[in-house]
Amino acid sequence: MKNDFHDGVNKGVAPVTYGQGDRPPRGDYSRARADYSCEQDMARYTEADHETYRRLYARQLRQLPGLACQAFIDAVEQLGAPDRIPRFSDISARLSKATGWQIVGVPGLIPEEAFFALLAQRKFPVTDWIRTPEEFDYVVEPDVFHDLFGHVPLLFNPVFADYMQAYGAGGLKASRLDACELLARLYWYTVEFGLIDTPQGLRAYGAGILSSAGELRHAVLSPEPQRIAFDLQRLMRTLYKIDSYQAGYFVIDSFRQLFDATAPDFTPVYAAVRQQPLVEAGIVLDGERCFTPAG
Ligand SMILES: C[C@H](O)[C@H](O)[C@H]1CNc2nc(N)[nH]c(=O)c2N1
Ligand SMILES: N[C@@H](Cc1ccccc1)C(=O)O
Ligand SMILES: [Fe+2]
Repeated sequence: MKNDFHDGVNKGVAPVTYGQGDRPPRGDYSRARADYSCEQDMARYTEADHETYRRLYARQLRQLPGLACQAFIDAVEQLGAPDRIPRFSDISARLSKATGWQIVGVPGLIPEEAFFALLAQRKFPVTDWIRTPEEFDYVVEPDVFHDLFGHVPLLFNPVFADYMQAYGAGGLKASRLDACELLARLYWYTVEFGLIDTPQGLRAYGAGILSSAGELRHAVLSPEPQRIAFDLQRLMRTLYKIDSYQAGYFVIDSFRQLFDATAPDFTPVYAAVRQQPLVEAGIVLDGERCFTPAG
């Protein structure tokens, strides 16, 4: 099954070939500034675009109870009106009061260094275009719905917001240590496809799960995928596929655990990970703690 969030840039391709293989990037990068941010041009959205956003939002909102973590459910209304693509500056006005973050428009996927640099400044890059009605169930690259609905609500959570900034700062360090691929896996298995264990059972916090119609049920309820306890080094050597539902997920017990696990200097972590074999997604190694799907 295809997930509806596919981030070709995880293959570390150069900005000019973002997306699938050598497909040109979809956005209009000519309007981007040096830091890859661009103004959100509200006039460019058609009524069909607003209708697509309204339909995607309504479908996901209905699914959240029992599947999305409570911090996400509590914050999703901060996106504003559910029936039109919101103005990024309106959300930033609320977000900056909550955690000092703001969202900035970008034409689409941007190079890793630029991405890390924006996160380190508490600026979250939000793609400014939306998928076509034909792509309602699956879009190759992250669009405004994935970035807003998937990523922005948890930026209102102070601990998760601190983790996201630390991730950006860490990414800049990782770039200098040629460890971007290891950090990409950390992003993938936490920010994009992370699960959290709660007294009520497993819940989703990853944006790629929360913005996906099908993967939200798959990740939390299906008996198919493996779900193992968060382990930083194990996660950094676990491969992933970027255009299908995940075969394996990692489970944290709190955002605090995630922040604390990434506080130490990663230099020895990168060295240790590089000495261990890569693992296919969905494999459980001896002694690893597995989680059962939510009831
Ligand atoms: C850092 C990580 O590897 C990841 O692929 C980055 C790269 N560039 C990006 N660019 C945008 N606009 N949005 C993203 O989520 C990402 N992800
Ligand atoms: N603390 C890590 C960087 C990092 C922080 C948070 C998330 C990811 C990476 C280091 O110093 O290398
Ligand atoms: Fe994303």
